[in-house]
Amino acid sequence: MSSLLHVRNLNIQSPERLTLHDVSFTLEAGQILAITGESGSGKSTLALGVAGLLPPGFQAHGSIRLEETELSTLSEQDWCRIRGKRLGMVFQEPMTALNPTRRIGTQIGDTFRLHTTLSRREIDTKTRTLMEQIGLSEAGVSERAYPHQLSGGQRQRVLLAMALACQPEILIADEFTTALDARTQAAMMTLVTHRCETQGMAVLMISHDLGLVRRHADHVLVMKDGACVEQGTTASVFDAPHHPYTQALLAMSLHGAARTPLTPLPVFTTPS
Ligand SMILES: Nc1ncnc2c1ncn2[C@@H]1O[C@H](COP(=O)(O)OP(=O)(O)OP(=O)(O)O)[C@@H](O)[C@H]1O
Repeated sequence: MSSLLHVRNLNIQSPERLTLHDVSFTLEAGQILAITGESGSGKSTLALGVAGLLPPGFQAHGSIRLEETELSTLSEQDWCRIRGKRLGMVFQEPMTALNPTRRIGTQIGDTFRLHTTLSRREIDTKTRTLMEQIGLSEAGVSERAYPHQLSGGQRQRVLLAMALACQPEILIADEFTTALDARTQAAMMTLVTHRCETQGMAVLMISHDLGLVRRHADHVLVMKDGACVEQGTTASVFDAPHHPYTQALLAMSLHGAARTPLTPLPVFTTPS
């Protein structure tokens, strides 16, 4: 396997405080790396930092390298060539991410128009294929539909289609299946894992759903208070967690599965 993404000593400063502390990890081709941790631990900030989409007033320091390209110093113009083409992204908010005034087929096609020199006919064919792959054709959804005519899960599938359109080397997926029913979630994960296996796409999967993480991730990085407390293969982190915070997180998840009341996570200090 070849290394695709190297994140080294990434620190992110929000207007108020240091939100991400010294996070480092590597993502290999074909690998699914899950970033997990409780709400507010900095998972989305990490995803936005890697995608160069931090909110105004946030500043990132450290190195984010996509193969030989250092992303942290890219101009916005260069970023636009990478996002959508080499780096696909799908986030949690399907309604705000789609343009409500444009048909979904047009919006999927826009990704090809922006990043490829395909003809109109080729774009139409590829859009139809993607609609089939994400299960929207089967569900009777037309390419001519507008976002408001789709369910939340269907809109999320459109976003996944747009993220996968140009066969990105890396998919950043932030809680993208969280609001979906189990069947739709499984269908979307099947599509993603198929791309990993057949095309070597790597995935940075942000999720607090430990069941999903265990089923699909190869590696796991556990975050607490903006820092990584533990990372390793999924088997090692789940079967023999080292950090007390990971142990507590996993124990809580098991309690959740047993439908017993949750107790608050104990406070752990982050190792310096
Ligand atoms: N736009 C913002 N302005 C200021 N602070 C922010 C902003 N977005 C996030 N934060 C802060 O950064 C910290 C990390 O938030 P982040 O959204 O990355 O956590 P998370 O682990 O993704 O949480 P969740 O699972 O709830 O989405 C939190 O303390 C949050 O309040």
